[in-house]
Amino acid sequence: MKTVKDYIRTIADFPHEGIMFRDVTTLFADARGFRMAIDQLLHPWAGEQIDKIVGLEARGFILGGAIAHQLSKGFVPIRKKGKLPGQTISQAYKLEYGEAIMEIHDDAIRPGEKVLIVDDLLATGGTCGAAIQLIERLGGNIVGCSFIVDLPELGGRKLLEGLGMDVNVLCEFEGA
Ligand SMILES: O=P(O)(O)OC[C@H]1O[C@H](OP(=O)(O)OP(=O)(O)O)[C@H](O)[C@@H]1O
Ligand SMILES: Nc1ncnc2[nH]cnc12
Repeated sequence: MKTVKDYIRTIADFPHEGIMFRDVTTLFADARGFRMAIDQLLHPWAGEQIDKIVGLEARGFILGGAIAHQLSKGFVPIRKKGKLPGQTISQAYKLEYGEAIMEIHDDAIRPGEKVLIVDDLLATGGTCGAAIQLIERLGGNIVGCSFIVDLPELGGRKLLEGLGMDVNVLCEFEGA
């Protein structure tokens, strides 16, 4: 039987030479693969209270929307700077070279709400680390972070677990 990992395509040298890009569009395009991924992203939290699903731009929106629908809960986007129309709070985080900024609407999560974070891929953990700070600044309680792919050599999982997060990954790939 095919696993989630079997549906993911690898494209060499995208977007830069030397990067093995883990392309989840082939997983999303397969009805069975997509459903399997959504079910497995949620599995550790079956039966737990979750109030909001937070998805990280961009592929986390696709996953977060499907999960929010499955749970009949609200979906909240965390976006790159300048994309959200309302009042936002911002959080800078480190990239390989330089810095980027993620934002969330300041009324998107109420204090005490239980939040699940979802994204397609965990690399350095910088993006999710910024999301954690934004959600906690709004008073949200993070129940966990769920990803399709982990790149263990980049250390994101260790970083998030060091922050006390429960981390669920569906598969791992070697290299960056
Ligand atoms: O753990 P990190 O090192 O922070 O990397 C993980 C992030 O990188 C990718 O998104 P990317 O920043 O390429 O943006 P995109 O989804 O908008 O293309 C991926 O979808 C994660 O969101
Ligand atoms: N190898 C990779 N494939 C897809 N997205 C990524 N984001 C960071 N590294 C990546």
